[in-house]
Amino acid sequence: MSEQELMPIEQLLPNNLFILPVTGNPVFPGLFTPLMITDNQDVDIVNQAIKHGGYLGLLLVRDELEQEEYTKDNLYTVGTVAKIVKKIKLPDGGISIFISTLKRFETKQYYPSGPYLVAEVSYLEDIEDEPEELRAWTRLLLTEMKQLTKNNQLFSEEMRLNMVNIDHPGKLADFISSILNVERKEQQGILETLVVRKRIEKVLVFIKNEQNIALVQEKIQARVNQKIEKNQREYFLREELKSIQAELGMTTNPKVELINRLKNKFKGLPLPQEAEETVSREMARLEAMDPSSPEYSISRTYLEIISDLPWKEPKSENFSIESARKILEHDHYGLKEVKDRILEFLAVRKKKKDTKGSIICLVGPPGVGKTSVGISIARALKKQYFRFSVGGMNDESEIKGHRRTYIGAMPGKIIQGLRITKTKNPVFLIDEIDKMGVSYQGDPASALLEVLDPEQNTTFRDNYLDLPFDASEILFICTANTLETIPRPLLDRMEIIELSGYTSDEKLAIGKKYLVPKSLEKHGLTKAEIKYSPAILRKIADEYAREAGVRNFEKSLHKINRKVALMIEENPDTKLPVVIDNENLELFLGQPVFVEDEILKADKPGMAIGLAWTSMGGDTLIIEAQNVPGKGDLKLTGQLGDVMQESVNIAYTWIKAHAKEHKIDKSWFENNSIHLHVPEGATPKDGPSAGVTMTVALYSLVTNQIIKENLAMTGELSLKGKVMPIGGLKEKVLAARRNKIDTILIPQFNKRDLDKLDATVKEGITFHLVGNIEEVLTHAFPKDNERVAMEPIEQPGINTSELASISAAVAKAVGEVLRER
Ligand SMILES: Nc1ncnc2c1ncn2[C@@H]1O[C@H](COP(=O)(O)OP(=O)(O)OP(=O)(O)O)[C@@H](O)[C@H]1O
Repeated sequence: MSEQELMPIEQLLPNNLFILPVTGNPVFPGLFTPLMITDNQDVDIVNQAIKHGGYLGLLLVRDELEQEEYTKDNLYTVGTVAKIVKKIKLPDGGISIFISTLKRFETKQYYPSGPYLVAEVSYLEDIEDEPEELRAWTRLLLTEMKQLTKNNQLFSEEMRLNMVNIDHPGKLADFISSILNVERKEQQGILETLVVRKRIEKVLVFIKNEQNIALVQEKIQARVNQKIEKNQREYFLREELKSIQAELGMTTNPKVELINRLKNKFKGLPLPQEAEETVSREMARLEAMDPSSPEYSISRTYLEIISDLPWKEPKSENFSIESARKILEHDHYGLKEVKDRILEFLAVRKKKKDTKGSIICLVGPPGVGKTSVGISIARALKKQYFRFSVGGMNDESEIKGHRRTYIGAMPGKIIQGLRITKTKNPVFLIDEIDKMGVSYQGDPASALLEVLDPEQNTTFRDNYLDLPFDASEILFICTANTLETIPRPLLDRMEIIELSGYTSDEKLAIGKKYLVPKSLEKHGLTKAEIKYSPAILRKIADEYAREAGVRNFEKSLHKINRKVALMIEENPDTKLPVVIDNENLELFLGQPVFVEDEILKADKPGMAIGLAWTSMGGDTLIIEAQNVPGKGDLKLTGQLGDVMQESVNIAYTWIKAHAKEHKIDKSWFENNSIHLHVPEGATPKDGPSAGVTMTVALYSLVTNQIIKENLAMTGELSLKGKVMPIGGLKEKVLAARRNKIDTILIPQFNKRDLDKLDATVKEGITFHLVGNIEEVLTHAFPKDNERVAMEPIEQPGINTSELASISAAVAKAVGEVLRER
C-alpha cells in the first residue's frame, strides 16, 4: 500500500463507542499505557469492544462511588478514545489491556438498550490559532518543564526525551498534564480545553506550582544532607583524633586514664604507712578489675576519696588578735563577754602555737547568734568552715560513715567536711549538739566524742575509710540551746561560752545596725525605698518578736520587706520611701502576737509569779493555788515533773510546819484541800527553782492575801526554809522585763550572777537577795502592801500557822518549775 493509500485514523474511528468509566484521573490522548480491569462488568465491556473493532471510549466519572454501577449521568461528557492493542488475562479473573489513546471525543447521546454503556460520539480537534504565539507558548512550556525536571528526580530522562519528540503543542500539553500531580477535576478541565494556547496556559500554572514544591523539597533535602554530612564529618574527625593520639602514645582508655590520674595524685601525698599500704593494695585491685563491674566503681570512689583528703600538714595559723577583734565587732552587736572569751581563746591558741584539741561550745537560746558567732570565729582565723547539724541525728554512721560492705556506703560528716574544705585544720561548726538522739543504729554522741576527744582524735578512724586520720587540728565549734542534755563526757571536753538573750534596747540596736541592712540587701531594696523608725523597730521587737533571740525579729523584717518589694513592683507610682508606721505595720505583719493583756498578773490570793529558764530562754510563770473543802489533800496539775512535785510537797510541809508562827489556824488544813496548777497545762515542766514561788502561792492562799504587784521570784527551797541558788539569771531577768515586772526576789547565793549583769539589764528593777523563805514572805507581803487588806474568806477554825507550813512545802516544789518549762 502506498502512502497516499493510508487512511487517516479519524476515518477509522467508529461513531459509536463502548464507554468504560474511568476512576482516578482522566486519560489523555497520545499515550501507550496498560490498564488493569478487575470489575466483571468492565471486563465484559472490554470484551464487547474487542469484538466490535477494539475501540473503547474512556470517560472520567464525576464522583467516585463505592461498588456501584456508573450511569451516564455520573460521567463527564468529554473523554478519550483508545484502541485496545493487547489483552492479557489475569489469574484472579480480571484482565490487563494495553491501550493506545488516540483522540478526544464528546458524547452526543447514549443508546438506551443493552447491558453496556454505548454512546454515539463526535471527535474533537485541537484548535491551533495564531501559530507564532503558539510557538512562543510551546517554547515557554518546554523551558519551564525542563527546569522542573532538572530539580525533580521524579521526572526521568526518558520523559524529557519524550517531550522533545512530541510534534504537536497540544499533545505536549496533554503529555505534561498527564504526568503532573494535578487534581482530577483540573485535569478534566485541561482535557476539555480544545484551544491549545489556553491548554498550555493552564498547564503552565501547574508547572509553576510544581516548581515551588520542588524548591521547598530541595531545601529540605539540603538540610538533611547537611546534617548527615556533619555527623559523618565528626565521626571521621574523631576517628582521626584517635589515631593521632595512638600515634603520639596518648591513651584514650578511661580506665588507664583514671589509674594514671590517681597515681599522680597519690604521688605527692604524705600518706601514713597504713594508708600507703591500703592504697597500693586497692590500686592493684582496681587495675585488675573490669570497668563494668560494680566493684570497680566502689573501689574507684574509695580511692578518689582518699586522694581528695588533706593529708598534707597545713600552713601555720596566721591571724592577728587585732583583726580578729575587728571581725567579731563588725559581725555582731554587743556580746562583749562572748567576744572577750573568744579573743582570750584565740590569744592562747596563738601564744601556745598548739592548735590541737580545741572545742568551743556556744550555748544559748535560739536566735542569739551562736551559729553566726561560730562563722565569725572561722573568719577571724581566716579558715575554711564546714557546718553540719546533729539535731535529731540518731545514727552513728552519720558521723563515722558506713562500712564499705554496705551498698551506697559513704564516709561520715567529718571525712566529708575534710574533703570539702581541703584542709587539715578547718573550723567545723556542729549545730544543735544538745539534740542528738540514740537508736538501735548506735549512739552518735559517743561517735562524736571519739572525734572531739583530743586523746583519741589524732587517729580518728572513719568506718568507710577504715584508715586513721589525724582530726586533732580541726577547731570544733558546737552550738546548743541547753547544756543539760549534752552527755557529760562530751561536755567535760568543751569550753563553754554562754550567750544569753537580748534586752529590748539590744534588740533595737541589732535590728537597726545589722538586721535591717541585711534584710534590705536580701530583698533587693535600698534605704531610699523603705524606712524604719526606731519606734517602729521597737514595736516589732516587743509586739511581734518577744523572745530571747532575734530570729523572729529578723523574720518579721523579711516579711515586711517582701511585701514592700511586691508593692513597689506592682505599683511603680508608690510614694518612696515607704515609711513603716503604726498604721501599715498591721497590714504587713497582721495582729500583734504579744499584747499587753497577756502580761501575767497575780491579782488574787493563791497566785505568785515565778521565773523559769528553758532552752528557749527565760520565761515568766504563774502559779495558781485554789482551796476546796476537804481534808488537807494536795492535788497537782500542769504536767509537773517529779522534782517539781517534790518542790510542792516541800512548800506544803514548810507552811504546815510554820503555821503557828504565821498565825495560821491548824483547822484550815483539816477543812480544806489544795489544788495547785501551773499553766500552760500542756507543756511539761520540771526542776526545783520554782520552790519559793510555790510556797508564796500557797501562803497567799492560806492567809488570803494578794502578793505585791509586779513582783516575781526565783529560788529553790530547802525543807528547812533556805533559799537555794538557781541558774539562767540573765534570761530570767530579761523575761521579767518583758512582763513589766519591777521587783525580783533572787537567792542570796546568786549575788555573783547579779553583779555580773549589765546595768541595762538591771535598770528599773529592784532586786532583793533572799536567804530564807521568811525574807521572801516579808518582801512578797510587806506590811504596807495595800493589797494585803483583803476580806477574810469564811473558813471555820482556820489555823494560820498551819498554812504557813503548807506554803513552805509548796515553795520547795515551785523552785524547780521555774527552771525547765
Ligand atoms: N549580736 C548580734 N549582732 C548582729 N546580728 C545578730 C546578733 N545576734 C544574732 N544575730 C543575727 O540573728 C540571726 C540568727 O542568728 P543565729 O542563726 O546565729 O542564731 P542561733 O543562736 O545559732 O540560733 P539556733 O539556736 O536556732 O541555731 C542571724 O542572722 C544573726 O546574724
